[in-house]
Amino acid sequence: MTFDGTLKAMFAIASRRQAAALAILSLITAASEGLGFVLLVPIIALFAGSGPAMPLPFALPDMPLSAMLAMFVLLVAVRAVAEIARRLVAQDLRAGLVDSLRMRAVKALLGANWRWTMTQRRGASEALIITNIDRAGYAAEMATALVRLAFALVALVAAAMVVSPAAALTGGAAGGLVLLLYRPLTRRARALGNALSRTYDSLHERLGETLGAMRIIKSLGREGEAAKALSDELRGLRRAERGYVRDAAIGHAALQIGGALVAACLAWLALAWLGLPLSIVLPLAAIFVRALPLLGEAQVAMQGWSHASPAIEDALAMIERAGAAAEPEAATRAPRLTRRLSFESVSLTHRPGRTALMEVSLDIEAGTMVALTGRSGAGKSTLADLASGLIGPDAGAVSIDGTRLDAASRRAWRERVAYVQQEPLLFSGTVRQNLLWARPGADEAQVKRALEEAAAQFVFSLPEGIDCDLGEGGRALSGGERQRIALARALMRDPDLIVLDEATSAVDSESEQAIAAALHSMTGKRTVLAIAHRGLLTEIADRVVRIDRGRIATD
Ligand SMILES: Nc1ncnc2c1ncn2[C@@H]1O[C@H](COP(=O)(O)OP(=O)(O)OP(=O)(O)O)[C@@H](O)[C@H]1O
Repeated sequence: MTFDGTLKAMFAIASRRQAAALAILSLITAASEGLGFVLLVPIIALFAGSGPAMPLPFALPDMPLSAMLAMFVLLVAVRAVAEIARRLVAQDLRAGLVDSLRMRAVKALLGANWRWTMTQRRGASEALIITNIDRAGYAAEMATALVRLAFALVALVAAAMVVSPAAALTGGAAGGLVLLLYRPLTRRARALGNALSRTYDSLHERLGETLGAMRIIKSLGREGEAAKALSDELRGLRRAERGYVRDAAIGHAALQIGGALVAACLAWLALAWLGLPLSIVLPLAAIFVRALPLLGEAQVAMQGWSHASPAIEDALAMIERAGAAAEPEAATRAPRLTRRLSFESVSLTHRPGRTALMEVSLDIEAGTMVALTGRSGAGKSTLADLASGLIGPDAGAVSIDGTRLDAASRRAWRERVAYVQQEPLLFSGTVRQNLLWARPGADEAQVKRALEEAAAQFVFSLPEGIDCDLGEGGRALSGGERQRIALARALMRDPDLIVLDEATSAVDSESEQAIAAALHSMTGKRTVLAIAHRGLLTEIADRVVRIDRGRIATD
């Protein structure tokens, strides 16, 4: 995306009202300042006791000094008040942009189809949503600063034009030249900004991996290596940041030297060549002294924008990619499973050249329990994902009671499916909060019924019963207890189909028995599809289906 393109995209996301208010307030602050400088001419002329020697393009107001001074103070006050409002609007615009980008990114990720989601790197998504979008906020701040500075500089040049067109044109041209000379630096800042985005991605990825693998790291004694890997990432980050600071410092120094040169030329032009009187030279000098730091700020803002705006482009690109993979709206009515769930010659390939499922045909009677077995990589999870409507097949169809699922009905079907994975995922909070998360607004009786159905009655004897706080991720409980609460949460939706992905493979035998008994008692009421290599679930299942290299094994 080009500089203008990104700027336009940013203001397109920002509220129009805020962008217009920002422009108007920037104009007011700039114009009041410019007018203040012009007013200095008659004021200084009055002090000097004579009018300016050069004709001015405006008639000097015939006002007493007190009125002119009062007008000067009024202009400063208008500027000060407008500046307060401008800052607040700029802050709102920045916050609005960050929140809007973040929510668009989160919604786009949540709305994307599962197959696309599986191909995404978590670290990159995290880095984008947390860090890069904050950088987008900084870019917005720099852009609003650029708007303010552009207005202010134009107003100063306009004021200088009124005071002395020749000097203003020379000064303006010199200022423009200085900004032009900055272009290589802003291009470099942009490249550094892109590099910084990549570095944040990999830092997040590395950090996520390290925190998730603490147990393994400790047990293998790899703490030193894990710390070193992170430290290498940090070094890369600091290198990218340092490059930016170095360029900014060089830019600043160049501006100071360039400014001194321009000042010397202007002084020579005004005094030796044009022979301007003090009432002209002093306001011009004041304008110049004011313009120089503004140019400095413009340089910092340009560089900051170039450096941070790739974050906006990254965010917009990701939102677009996720948007292209968006699922359609769910069908208004979810299909009900009362007779059978069927796979009709279903094929699916995740990666070219490796077919996960090949023309699989299978009927699962409603109200029965089917155990899926097979070697690792055989295609069990893929079949379970198809059954739960998370993904659709490349060929063939999945149907519920004879009705084929399409993209819209698949999404609606998910409302009737509960999924329990191997590692129970509980949220911080109480048992009740965890269960209500699946079905907000459910009453106490429903919560208790789900806990009973999932053989999680042990909850009732916890110190505060269903209001017992589970701590982070339910750490206070054993794996088997956590799994039974996870099953109860799944049952809160009163599902037609329960999919268990090796849900009992890591729990103690008491919990396994309790869960198996719970599932068994659902016979006739709910359909259960359980991925299980061995153990009780395969024993109590009405039917065991073995998958072998993407096909149903016939033994
Ligand atoms: N997101 C994915 N991207 C690429 N390939 C995938 C993806 N998910 C699964 N596969 C591949 O599809 C095949 C079937 O995988 P699947 O996870 O369904 O097998 P599984 O029987 O559930 O294995 P496991 O018991 O190890 O979980 C495997 O070859 C696997 O590598």
